[in-house]
Amino acid sequence: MNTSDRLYAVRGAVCCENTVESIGSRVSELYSLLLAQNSVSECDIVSVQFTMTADLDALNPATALRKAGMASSVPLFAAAEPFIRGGMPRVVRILLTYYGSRAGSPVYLHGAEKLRPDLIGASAGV
Ligand SMILES: C=C(O[C@@H]1C=C(C(=O)O)C=C[C@H]1O)C(=O)O
Repeated sequence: MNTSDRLYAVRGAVCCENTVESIGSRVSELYSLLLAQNSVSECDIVSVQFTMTADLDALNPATALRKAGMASSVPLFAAAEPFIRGGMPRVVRILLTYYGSRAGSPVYLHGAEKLRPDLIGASAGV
């Protein structure tokens, strides 16, 4: 971390099947890409918050990361996404808060891109 760094937050989301394998691999993929794409190191992360839709109950996303050997000293927090009629099913969402030198680029994967069509082509700040 440099002295000029400031606090940023960046979003991500991924669609999963309701299995241990699917949630495990998709959450790991999303977290890894968010870090890689935004040049964020785990030591610069303040916290990672997840929500899950109620139709995903096979694996906690925080557990998924730890099982994959990631985020071992990052504070993680998981909560239920509010149920909204007509909302996209089987989505894990991430809010990553970190210190860095620039606003992050959001990552939406495996169908979750449809949640934010306005972000296609956008590079930073959400
Ligand atoms: C559209 C999304 O789903 C919902 C809407 C959000 C928004 O409008 O910013 C953020 C989180 C979700 O509760 C998303 O995850 O991006």
